[in-house]
Amino acid sequence: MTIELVSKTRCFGGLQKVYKHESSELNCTMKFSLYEPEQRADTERFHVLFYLSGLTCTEENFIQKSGFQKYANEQRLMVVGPDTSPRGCNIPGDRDAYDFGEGAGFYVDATKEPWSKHYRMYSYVTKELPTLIRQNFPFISGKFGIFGHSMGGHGAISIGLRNPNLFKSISAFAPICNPSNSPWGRDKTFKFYLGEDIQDEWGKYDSKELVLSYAGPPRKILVDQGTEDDFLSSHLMPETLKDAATANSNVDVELRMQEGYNHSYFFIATFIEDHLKHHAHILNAA
Ligand SMILES: N[C@@H](CCC(=O)N[C@@H](CSC=O)C(=O)NCC(=O)O)C(=O)O
Repeated sequence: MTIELVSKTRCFGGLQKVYKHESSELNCTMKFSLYEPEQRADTERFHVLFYLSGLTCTEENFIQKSGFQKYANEQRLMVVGPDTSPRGCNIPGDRDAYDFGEGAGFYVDATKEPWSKHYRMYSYVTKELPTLIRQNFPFISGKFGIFGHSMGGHGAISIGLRNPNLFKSISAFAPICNPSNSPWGRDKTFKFYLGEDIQDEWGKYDSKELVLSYAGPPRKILVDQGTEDDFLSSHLMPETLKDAATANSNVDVELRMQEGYNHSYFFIATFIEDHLKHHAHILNAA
């Protein structure tokens, strides 16, 4: 797989890079960001953490607004941030709303036309991107970590739980915990990308349902949620995730309700250090 460097900027000792490549899963050109900590020895290799962004984001929002680079360098973590959907595919309706189509891939593999040829973010994040990172970067062989915000928090929890052999650590900021019952999933992305087969198709991507049914090795998921988040009760519903974890001793959800914080990157920047430490702790454990 060929990747092309788009930009390279020194930041907290390491390098914040952006790459582009032709994606075979998504059938379009995709960009992703990659932060490489300062190399302290020629042979140094790093654990890799995937960050999945929310609705309307590209690969740029997180690298410009969260301030994660300082902590990634301290924790010796390489951090990869894909774009949130295929781009430039010119599917009718893919640019009409902030929460559907471009910028709203929702980390699923669409099964319905006209979306199914391009909207395959689940396979992009679980197959194509890990392969590309393994082939091109100084990665410590083993498992990845995964985290994200809002739509990306839903992606991180659902992908992390479904792929325990690929992703060892999981955390989220303000995740959409029960997308089958959130307007963003129920009335838009799940409905049109996946169709009406709610039982079989929607459940595969619903974090609350996946926590309930999870039967793999024990997981500890860190979740931060602002109390002043406008989407909290209508779209995010973190209590559903907590209740599901109470019913399954294999999944420990540490839900931290953060007083006065909203849904923005100011909230993410405030707690980003804790998330990188959470991942470094789990990825470095034997
Ligand atoms: N109505 C807003 C909604 C967009 C929004 O809040 N996007 C969030 C993620 S929401 C869930 O996935 C985001 O991360 N925005 C990017 C940012 O840099 O803040 C709108 O104005 O579009």
